[in-house]
Amino acid sequence: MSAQVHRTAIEANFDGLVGPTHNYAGLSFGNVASARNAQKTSNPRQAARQGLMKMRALLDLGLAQGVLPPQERPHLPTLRRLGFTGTDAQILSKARRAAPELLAAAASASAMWAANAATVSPSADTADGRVHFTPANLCSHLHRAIETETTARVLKAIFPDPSLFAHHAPLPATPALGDEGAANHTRLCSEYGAPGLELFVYGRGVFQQPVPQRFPARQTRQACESIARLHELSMPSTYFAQQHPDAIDHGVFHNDVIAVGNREVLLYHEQAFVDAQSLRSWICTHLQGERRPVFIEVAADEVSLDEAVASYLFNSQLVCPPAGGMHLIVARECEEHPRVWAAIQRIVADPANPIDRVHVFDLRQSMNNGGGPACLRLRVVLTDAERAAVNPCAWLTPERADALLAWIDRHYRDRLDPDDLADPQLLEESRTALDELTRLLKLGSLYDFQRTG
Ligand SMILES: N=C(N)NCCC[C@H](NC(=O)CCC(=O)O)C(=O)O
Repeated sequence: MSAQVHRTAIEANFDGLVGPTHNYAGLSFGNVASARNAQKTSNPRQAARQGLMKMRALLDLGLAQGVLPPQERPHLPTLRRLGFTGTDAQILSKARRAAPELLAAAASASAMWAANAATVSPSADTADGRVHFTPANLCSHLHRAIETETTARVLKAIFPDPSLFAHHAPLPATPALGDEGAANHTRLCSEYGAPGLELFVYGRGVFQQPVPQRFPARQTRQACESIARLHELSMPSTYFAQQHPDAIDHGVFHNDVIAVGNREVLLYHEQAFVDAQSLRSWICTHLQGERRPVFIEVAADEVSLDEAVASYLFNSQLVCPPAGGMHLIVARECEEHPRVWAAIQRIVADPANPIDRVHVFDLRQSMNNGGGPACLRLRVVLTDAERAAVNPCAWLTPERADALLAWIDRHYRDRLDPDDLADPQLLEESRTALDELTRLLKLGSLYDFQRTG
């Protein structure tokens, strides 16, 4: 790769469009928002609108913004695979009676949290000069594990050219290789297009101590190391850090709930990592290029772990709009927690870091399931040539955003209770909506229900 190509790389965000079955089923043990809001009434229309508003705002900032389609839910092939038989309506009704938790898993709109879709390594970091993708196996939860196959299909459709994009199979779906994708992966660099440092964060290793006591650690060190090998990363530029078990026990089920990196900046909580000092020294020694690393460590007495989890301060996005500066994209909950808001004001005012603006978004519907601004997006660094090779159907444009908004309003319900998941009418509505979406975004026959007739 030439230096010129490196200079022109951008970081694009691909956000998951919230699906029509967005609901609160309390499926994620260790995710305190999911548990707290279990069985409450959701508003899928508002959820999808809120996510789209964020995408639209980032587009308006001049950033490259993509959109990942929702998955087909309730997923009847999963229920059939679990032994439920009959017509679609019979399957839904039998699942509701015999195993409502399986129905809820098959109906979750969790693919919206695109940060868990895959781990992505930019071409500047990989030995073969291609962008590498490994879809996450998400094997810690059934409702998330069933996303992987379609996610892999979607990513291949969006990034099709094999001379530019390498797609790996998900890691074997077994606890020893639990992988939750980019939510546990951060890249630091001087320029997006220059070789960067890839930082993988795991919650447990097979022989690693200490481990969380209360909540599960979803990502393993072995999974991180396998992905680094698959992506042909240079080992001197790759680091594996252990997430602090106390953080996991406070509800930090992914590292992106307690740390966010962008370009040369690492914003993190004091209790994010087992050994932040070693990580910092390693970054200082290894980051190449003109920019020096900028660490913004937020102390526990400024923002506690509980406040971090309640506000999702560290699940903010850090973005570099083309007009300059670095902006922090935060959830409204940050504004509602005075100490968190004060910390943000301090960070934005501090000339020692490049963050100069904050944008607040209402993402309450997703937040109530533990998904903040950064959960909703998958970052992909792209050179000009790679960007030109992306399937145009994936890019958001102002016209497409308008069309999607109208599509949401046409098809989505404004209230949904977990009991409604067995309603055959909901299945029908979702299929009608997704069928229309594939035409609107020119996606072809993406969904199982379109393929099997
Ligand atoms: N941090 C990132 N990157 N993503 C957030 C994912 C939230 C998701 N919540 C859920 O799956 C809750 C679904 C429910 O309970 O209905 C999860 O726990 O995996």
